[in-house]
Amino acid sequence: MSDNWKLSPAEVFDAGPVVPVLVVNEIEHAVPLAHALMEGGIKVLEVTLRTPVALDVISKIAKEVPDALIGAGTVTNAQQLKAVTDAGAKFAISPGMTADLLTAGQQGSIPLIPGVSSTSDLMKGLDHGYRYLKFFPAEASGGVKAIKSISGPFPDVVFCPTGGISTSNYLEYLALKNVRCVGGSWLAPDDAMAAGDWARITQLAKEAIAGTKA
Ligand SMILES: O=C(O)C(=O)C[C@H](O)[C@H](O)COP(=O)(O)O
Repeated sequence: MSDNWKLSPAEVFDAGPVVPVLVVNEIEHAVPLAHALMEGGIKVLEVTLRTPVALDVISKIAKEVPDALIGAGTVTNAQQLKAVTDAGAKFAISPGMTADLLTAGQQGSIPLIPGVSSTSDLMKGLDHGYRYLKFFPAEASGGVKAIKSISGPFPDVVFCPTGGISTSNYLEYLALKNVRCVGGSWLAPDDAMAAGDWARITQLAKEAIAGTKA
């Protein structure tokens, strides 16, 4: 990790076992969505840069829901890292890594969680000081078995897997010693978002958290 970071990536990973990967199309959804997830016991949120309003959503949640740990997802280059930092994101997650992004992350002020799906990328991340990584796309890249195997040669690397994770398999990932949290879009499905069905999102969050405690 970098000395410039205000928060450690460990603090992000420890903020909750499930990280909702959010695709927000309407700025008006930002605050009710954050409240719905928090009411369900989830305070760490990843708003992906997949929609035109994503930066505004991040900045609105940062200002109006200060208890949420708001982060940005789909951060794929240095310009985006700067933009999400300026918008108020407390951390940034990428589906992958480039040398440029890794360097920008070290120089930036918020923790960057780069994504890997191979041991070669993992080693590039380690060379730059990144030990907290996203494993993406988790299911398509070997899932639980792959992450378990990686813990052999790389026992100090900690993962947040995402991609293909759902209620049916998230606990298997969380049972791995090198997995601290898992991410997924299942916590805020597109249809519930479009309908503004915040009660359903609260319920999904509650169920996910309850599962981790059972
Ligand atoms: O947008 C990003 O930053 C990503 O890296 C990908 C997301 O984490 C996955 O797309 C979530 O996967 P699902 O839960 O299967 O929908």
